[in-house]
Amino acid sequence: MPPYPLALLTPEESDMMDHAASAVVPVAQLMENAGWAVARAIRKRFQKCRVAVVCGPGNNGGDGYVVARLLARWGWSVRVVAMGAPKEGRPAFVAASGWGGPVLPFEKASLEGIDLLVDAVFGSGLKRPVSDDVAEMLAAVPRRVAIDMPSGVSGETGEVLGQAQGCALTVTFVRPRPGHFLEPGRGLCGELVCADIAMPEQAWSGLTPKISFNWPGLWELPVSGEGDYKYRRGVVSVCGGAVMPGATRLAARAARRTGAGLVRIAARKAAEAYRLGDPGLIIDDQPLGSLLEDLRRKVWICGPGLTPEEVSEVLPALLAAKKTVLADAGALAWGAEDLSRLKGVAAVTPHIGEFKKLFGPVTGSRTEAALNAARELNAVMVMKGADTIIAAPDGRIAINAHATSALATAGSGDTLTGVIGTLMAAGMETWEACCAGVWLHGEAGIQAARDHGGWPVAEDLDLPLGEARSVATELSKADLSKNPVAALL
Ligand SMILES: NC(=O)C1=CN([C@@H]2O[C@H](COP(=O)(O)OP(=O)(O)OC[C@H]3O[C@@H](n4cnc5c(N)ncnc54)[C@H](OP(=O)(O)O)[C@@H]3O)[C@@H](O)[C@H]2O)[C@@H](O)CC1
Ligand SMILES: Nc1ncnc2c1ncn2[C@@H]1O[C@H](COP(=O)(O)OP(=O)(O)O)[C@@H](O)[C@H]1O
Ligand SMILES: [K+]
Repeated sequence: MPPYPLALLTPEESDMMDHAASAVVPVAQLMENAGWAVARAIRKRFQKCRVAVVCGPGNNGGDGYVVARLLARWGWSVRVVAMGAPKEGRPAFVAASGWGGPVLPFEKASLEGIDLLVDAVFGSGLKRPVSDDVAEMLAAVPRRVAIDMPSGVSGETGEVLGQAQGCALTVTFVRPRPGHFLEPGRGLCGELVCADIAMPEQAWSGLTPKISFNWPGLWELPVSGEGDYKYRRGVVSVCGGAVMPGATRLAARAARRTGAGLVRIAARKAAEAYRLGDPGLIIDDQPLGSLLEDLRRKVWICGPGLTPEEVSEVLPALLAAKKTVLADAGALAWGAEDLSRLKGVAAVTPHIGEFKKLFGPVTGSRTEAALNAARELNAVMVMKGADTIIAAPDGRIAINAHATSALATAGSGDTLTGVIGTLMAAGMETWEACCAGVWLHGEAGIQAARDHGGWPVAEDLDLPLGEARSVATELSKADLSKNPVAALL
């Protein structure tokens, strides 16, 4: 098994790796391997055509010279457009010396008649904004392939620094960067290929990647066995309010479909509103205090369908009783007035709007913001969005890309809390339960979209959850040893 098969390397980690690797294998050799991987990926996807490789001054440009040489050798019409020559003695200089074809100046006229542009200007380690002339050059040819990262996208954060042009294909190396999966970077990469460039094992020594790709194998779901009984599968309790019972019911439904042994809604005065619902749901109308005495009812979902006022009536009691609380929606609105109200919850699931109300504006890296917030609250943070980030106070971070925009429908977040709550109740460690829950929710969304013409509603999301769970269990047995994340893309 290669090291850290699901790692997403930050540019800093990638630099450390290159440095360690250079003691064993020349960077020029890795550059050669990288160029081969890109050229092969292009040959596999595009018809032979007129190509311009736009090369920057660093190693990204160096990879570009290798690509130019190989495509030309295979009979493609290739020119290099160079933004300054690589410095003598650098690996890119060696690669550039191997290119005997035309090198044109860095101006738009050099791109006339070109069908495909290879963007080898800057890689994923970009730290400062790219200038307009670079952006204009790249925009001049509509069909583009990026080496490592579309120039202008930060590999660390997925942000656009200055300007960036979307590509049809991005070929990166060893492991992807967070920016390949964080918006807007993700949307600019097009198809993503992660190529094996024979990075030596020694390059990993001393490295503990901070960020992971959320995928089965990062966590494992509890398997049900012959000896299962409902209390072993776990009890999920959901706080129910009087104003929006639908949201609470969606969370409860999702919990049942994900495999909770027993799901109960603590409805208090609103019990009648819930009794007409699913017959397998248990509705409690007793005062909360008596329900909290039941030690089998450890995990509580608090927030979906609750007004902040209703939350104020139940959350303090849950925390005082030392219950494991998953806080969402109304609980976050109540917590936004005073963050200390949420101290003691196990996990929170804000979308970016809720996140900002709780922790203030997000500037720069969202993974860092999520981690800092997790530490401030001492709870697992699920920062929801098209790219959901799951951060634990101990520093673990995962980025989820297994989802669909079909999930952008009201009530979809309530479903997610039911899924996560079930995995927590089944005994999974909190961060792993959150990662697994987000993945299952994404898989259910993908399946529901397929079953409902691309437009499922929240009520359609719970039905595929059982199947999603089976898919995850199968995938976690898969062999990640060959070109890990690459195999999943
Ligand atoms: N392990 C792997 O994955 C391997 C990766 N490989 C490849 O290496 C690439 C990374 O190479 P890299 O470190 O040389 O960085 P890269 O982006 O080419 O350019 C840096 C140069 O650009 C300049 N510059 C920067 N920003 C700028 C701006 N906004 N505007 C203007 N200039 C700017 C910067 O100037 P400076 O900041 O020093 O002043 C410096 O001169 C990586 O993407 C991959 O393709 C393989 O070859 C081998 C194995
Ligand atoms: N474009 C998208 N791509 C993937 N997932 C999405 C997208 N938009 C929303 N989601 C997911 O859908 C869910 C929406 O949750 P939320 O905003 O809380 O909705 P609600 O409060 O209406 O239930 C989150 O899990 C989020 O990650
Ligand atoms: K690039």
